[in-house]
Amino acid sequence: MIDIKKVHKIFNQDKPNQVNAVSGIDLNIKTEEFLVIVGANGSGKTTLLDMVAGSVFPNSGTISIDGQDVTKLPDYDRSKWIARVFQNPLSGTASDLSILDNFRLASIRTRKKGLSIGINDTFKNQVKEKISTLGMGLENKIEQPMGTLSGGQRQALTLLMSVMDSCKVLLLDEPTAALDPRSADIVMRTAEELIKDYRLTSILITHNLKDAFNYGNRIILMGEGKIVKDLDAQQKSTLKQTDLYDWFG
Ligand SMILES: Nc1ncnc2c1ncn2[C@@H]1O[C@H](COP(=O)(O)OP(=O)(O)OP(=O)(O)O)[C@@H](O)[C@H]1O
Repeated sequence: MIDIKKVHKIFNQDKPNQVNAVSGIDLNIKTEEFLVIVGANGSGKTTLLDMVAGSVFPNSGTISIDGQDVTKLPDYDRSKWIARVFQNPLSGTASDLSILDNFRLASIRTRKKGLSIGINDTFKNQVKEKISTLGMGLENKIEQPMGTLSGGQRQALTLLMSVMDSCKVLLLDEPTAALDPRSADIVMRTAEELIKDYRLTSILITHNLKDAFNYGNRIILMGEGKIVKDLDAQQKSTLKQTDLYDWFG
């Protein structure tokens, strides 16, 4: 599904502050795989995700999605496949718009310009029904501006919105880092359910080793721009949470 071959990313090449952020990564992520990436600060996790998303281009190597070479395709041209949730809950939604308007925008994200989608009752009811699955009571607040909600509520809604269109890949870049434990739990459980329901191929970057242990069916450890460990579903299922702590010494 996502095929990364011999990918390198060098920032500030040939300058005194050159950084080899990703150094020759080969990674094949299968359809419906839920890959968890862990690693110390600066090990290249976000750079790798940025290259999958198309917001950063590799210096060399290739990336293909669904058999199509997307190495030089910018992020907006990959949005038909890829949805991304960031660490900052404010980055996924528009504060001044209502919940309903945010969902409307999300639903037309990958459609052609000029196609107008009205907020009719059918759409409104669909949105309410989806939101009610979060169990946060937000289905009764859909006319409220997004800016009035908590970080956890916004992040859960961002996740729901990200699967409103026909995306196949969900990228989660420390989606719970800014949240309290209870909200973080709701967001991660929501993510897992959506990944299963929509049969998404997913990548989660996290520093939370409990989440790394509980979620996903494959885990890699990155160190200095390389993959240091790679455990498949079977190996991950026999992993103990303490083993993960040992990875970080
Ligand atoms: N735009 C950039 N310009 C220069 N250097 C960068 C840039 N983006 C990342 N880097 C550097 O590349 C290296 C890898 O960074 P990256 O953000 O991918 O690591 P990470 O594993 O996601 O770290 P963290 O866990 O702290 O988020 C770091 O040394 C970082 O400083």
